[in-house]
Amino acid sequence: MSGTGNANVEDLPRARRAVKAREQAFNCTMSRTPQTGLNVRQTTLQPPSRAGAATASNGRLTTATPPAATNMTGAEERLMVTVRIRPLSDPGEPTCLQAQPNRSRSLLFDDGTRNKPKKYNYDCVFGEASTQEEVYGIAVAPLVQDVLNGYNAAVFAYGATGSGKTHTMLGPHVRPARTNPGTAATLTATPPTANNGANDTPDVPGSSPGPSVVQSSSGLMIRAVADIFDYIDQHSDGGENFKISLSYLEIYNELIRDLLNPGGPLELREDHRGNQSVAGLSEISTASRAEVIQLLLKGNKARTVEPTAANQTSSRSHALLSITVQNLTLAGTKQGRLFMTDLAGSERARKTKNRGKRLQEGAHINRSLLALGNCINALAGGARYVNFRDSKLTRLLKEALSGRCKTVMIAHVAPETRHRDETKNTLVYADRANHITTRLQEPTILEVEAAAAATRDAFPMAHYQNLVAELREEVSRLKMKMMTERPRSGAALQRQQQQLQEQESPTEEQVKKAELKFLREQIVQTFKQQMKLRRRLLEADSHLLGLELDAERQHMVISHWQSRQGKLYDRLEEEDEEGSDSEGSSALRSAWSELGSIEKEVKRYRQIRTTTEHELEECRKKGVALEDELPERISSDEERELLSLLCRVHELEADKVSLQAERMARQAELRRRDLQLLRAERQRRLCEDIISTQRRIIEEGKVEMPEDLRELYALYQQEIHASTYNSGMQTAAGGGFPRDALYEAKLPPIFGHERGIYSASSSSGSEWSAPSPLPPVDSEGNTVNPDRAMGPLVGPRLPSINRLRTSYGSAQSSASSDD
Ligand SMILES: Nc1ncnc2c1ncn2[C@@H]1O[C@H](COP(=O)(O)OP(=O)(O)OP(=O)(O)O)[C@@H](O)[C@H]1O
Repeated sequence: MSGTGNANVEDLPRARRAVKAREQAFNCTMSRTPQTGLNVRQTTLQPPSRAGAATASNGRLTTATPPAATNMTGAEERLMVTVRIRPLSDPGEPTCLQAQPNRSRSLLFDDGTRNKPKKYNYDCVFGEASTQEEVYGIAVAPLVQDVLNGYNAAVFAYGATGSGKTHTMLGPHVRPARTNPGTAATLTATPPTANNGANDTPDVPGSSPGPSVVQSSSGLMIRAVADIFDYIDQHSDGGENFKISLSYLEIYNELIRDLLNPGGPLELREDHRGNQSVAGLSEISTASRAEVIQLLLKGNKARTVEPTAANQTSSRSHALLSITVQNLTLAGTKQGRLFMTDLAGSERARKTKNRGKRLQEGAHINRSLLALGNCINALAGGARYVNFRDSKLTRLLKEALSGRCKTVMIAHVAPETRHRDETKNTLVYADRANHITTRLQEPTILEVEAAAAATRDAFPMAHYQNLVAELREEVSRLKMKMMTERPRSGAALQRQQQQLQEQESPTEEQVKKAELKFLREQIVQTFKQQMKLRRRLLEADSHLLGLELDAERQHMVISHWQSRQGKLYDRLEEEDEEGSDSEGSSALRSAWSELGSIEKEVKRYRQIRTTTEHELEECRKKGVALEDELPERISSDEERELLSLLCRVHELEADKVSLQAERMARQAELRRRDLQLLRAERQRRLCEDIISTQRRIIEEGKVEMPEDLRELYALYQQEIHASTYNSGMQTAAGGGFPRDALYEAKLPPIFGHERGIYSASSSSGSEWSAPSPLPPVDSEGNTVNPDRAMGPLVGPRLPSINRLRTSYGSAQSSASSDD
């Protein structure tokens, strides 16, 4: 599986040295640079890795010539982590963050359990008085310059719900307004209040980057776009030819939606090199600054926003904006990409008081953020394997986090004491992220031809998507017309007049007819009621299934998280419950409490299901009684015909519902199997790690290999042979997997060991090139004495191996007694 971060175990000391050196360099920069207070025109604070990359003045790029990119390539780069503190919503409220000068490098956090507050260090801390311009100038402007130089860069806003992420990324004047469930959000102009932009510098003529699109309160996304266009305006005459395109998507409930061309969910694909791409996502090219801003606004409008108890306009999705800049030169096309991500806020079910759909959204949001936390922890700890696969968010951010990008994280915190837990979580996350080091890749240079082809390919996709959307609109408009504007024919009018006359002096036959009509209407109504209840049942079932799967996934993510902290998978102990200071324990507490909320929701829906079933049974009985009355009331063939048609319609409706139910059950089953596979895969990897480690201990400690363990290794080796052999057969038969899938399907050698004497390929025909220290097989197929391969048998026996043998023995005997 692909996706290992650059900071692997071997690199770690080097990475740490690099971090240290970088920190020293940073301190030098800091000491040379006088603090400028709130004077944003003098924004000189630069993280060392970006010193010289761009000079941010007034929040704008002022570099006339892009700096040489060579000194950046291949260099170790620390993920830049900044923290922004949102202003107090009520100035009188107690706060858990102690005031520090704006744009300092540390903050003091009172977690409520210690005598003195804890100090956290970051690349930059933006205080409550910070402006959008400052944040842009320090955190994003240098990245924009890198993108123009052909690098990829990413900035993501992280933090709890209501901590100010959307404010930073979009700004207050483009906030989506609250929506009713199921309707699209609309953008409203939010007048600046004490809490939304009052701290920003007022607009000064000529000070805003780009004509009229950027205001003092504008968010980072608009500022970045304006800056890119400014640069292009300045450089297009000098023989450079730029092309800009953008895509904008959201991940809502683990489904990807195109925000520039909203429609059904899109598929996330991975190529054989582990690169992620979203199939069918529109990539819109434009040469106009105004058009880009319009597209951005359109995308924000389409974003899923709902009010929660914690935030009136809470973003319920993660939004990812990607701006691609291609610089077409004679040598080829230099391509840089800027990813800007506004993450949905982590939240606590108890605080947000969410239920039903909101609760499920919250669970998805928290799970993906927990998965992101797992990746950050793994990367920061220099893990060899980083699991980006737990959520779509981490798959999409893989590039940003694993080193192919210059990345800036802007962690957002709320200063109020009532948000202490969330603030602590964010600070700990950010602190971990501070340790991630990555290695930059060469700038992307595309061939001129390839770039042209990409442009050609991109066009029809967007074109057809628009066409389909327009056609759909047309069809629904026509349907509405048919229902509301169908003209009455002359014959229908005549019949209506006749009925009116007859009502004045009804005959016996007419009375019967009226009764039958009444009966029929009652049957239809009962049927409709039945269908409504059936649908409710179906929805309850579907919701229950979703919740159960959510719970299962939640268990998985928590177990992964806990295992990284060396804890057994279990609910938190009593002493962990309150006031525990262990790193990440409050994240775990909230994950567990969310799981509790999901379980409560499951109970509630089970109750709804039981009640609905009961109502359905009653309704069904009523329907049967009404239908029993029918035969004696039917007097003509015409009525019989009508009723049989009615029955047919009912049957078809019922079939439809049962088909829907069947499909739903199948989908759920597939999802469940996916989960099981994921879990099995994770267990398999763990087992392999355990085996490799034990093997290494045995070899390095020169411990005598116990007989039964040797047999187990031999079995394992055979398993490798068998899977290699089977995969080979499949390929030979022509119906097998593609080459890379085949490679993935094979079991790895027990231990990829440099000084190994035997190579798996020589002993087994396996294509593993890493030498294996396994008991080798000689040319006749007999096992060679493995002690020779492992060196002389000396040294103490490791107790852990003996324990392993004992536990294996007891497991075997209990397994055989089970048999
Ligand atoms: N730096 C700031 N200056 C002024 N007001 C701010 C600032 N940051 C946030 N706010 C205000 O705080 C409120 C919450 O901010 P916002 O909606 O951006 O939070 P969020 O983190 O995006 O929340 P969610 O995750 O729920 O979407 C808004 O009213 C916003 O205007």
